[in-house]
Amino acid sequence: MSKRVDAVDLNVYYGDFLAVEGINISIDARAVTAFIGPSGCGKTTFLRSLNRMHEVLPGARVKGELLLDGENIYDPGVDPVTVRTQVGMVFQRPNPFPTMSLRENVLAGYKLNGARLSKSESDDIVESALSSANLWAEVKDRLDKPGSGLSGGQQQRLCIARTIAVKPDVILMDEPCSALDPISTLAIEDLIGELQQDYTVIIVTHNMQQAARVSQKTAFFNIAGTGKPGKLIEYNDTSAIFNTPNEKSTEDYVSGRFG
Ligand SMILES: Nc1ncnc2c1ncn2[C@@H]1O[C@H](COP(=O)(O)OP(=O)(O)OP(=O)(O)O)[C@@H](O)[C@H]1O
Repeated sequence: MSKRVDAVDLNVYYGDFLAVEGINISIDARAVTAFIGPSGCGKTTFLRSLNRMHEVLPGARVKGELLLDGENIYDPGVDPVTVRTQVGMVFQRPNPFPTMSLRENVLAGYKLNGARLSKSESDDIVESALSSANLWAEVKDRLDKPGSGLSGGQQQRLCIARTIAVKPDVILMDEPCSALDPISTLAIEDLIGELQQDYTVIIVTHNMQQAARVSQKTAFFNIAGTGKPGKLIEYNDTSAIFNTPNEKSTEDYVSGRFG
């Protein structure tokens, strides 16, 4: 559990369009890394390349290497479905399976992989994942009710429980709080702080305070203009990015002068 992620000369394309260019980054295990930058600079595109979700779109592809503890997830012979189990993803809008019960939602990854679990194994996984997602106490008496019956913040924690149930090494989060109220946002931020003890967490956020609150490292991406590729401009300890950035564009962005 919890692996380092290295991108080596990574380019990410939509057909002929080069959306993200020349990314070299080494992301720590057992830490939270934030991706920040203005709209369209490729944060989500790069994030989705980290678990081979990007290539699900027709014509979408990557060039370069993406290493999980030194193993290239794009090597021929690597199964993308296995990669997506090792590198889980939580999306902007909570997306529990609406007709499935809470229990079935948490176990969805196992069902997808065709795993056969005994009742006691399932019970253990459900309790452990919901506890780790700080949701167990709130839902333990309604596990057979549908996932859609929860509040937005609870639904997002259910999605996090679903992601961690399959014991990934890395958790990707694409603006996981942008659809949530401030109280639910704080609950998710607290949870991110706890997840970092066991997982590599990578979060895209537009919220500077959130990046400063939850992450140890921050990567600032930028784009030179429409139609140009996004690039990684600066990557450092979060406190350095926010207080003593090396690049003028980083300073302009974190101080709210653009973006
Ligand atoms: N499905 C797609 N097909 C073609 N181009 C796309 C697709 N999705 C995104 N792009 C383009 O790739 C570039 C990077 O987009 P991306 O969504 O990764 O940026 P972002 O930094 O995450 O933006 P935001 O902060 O607004 O979410 C943009 O030029 C965008 O228009």
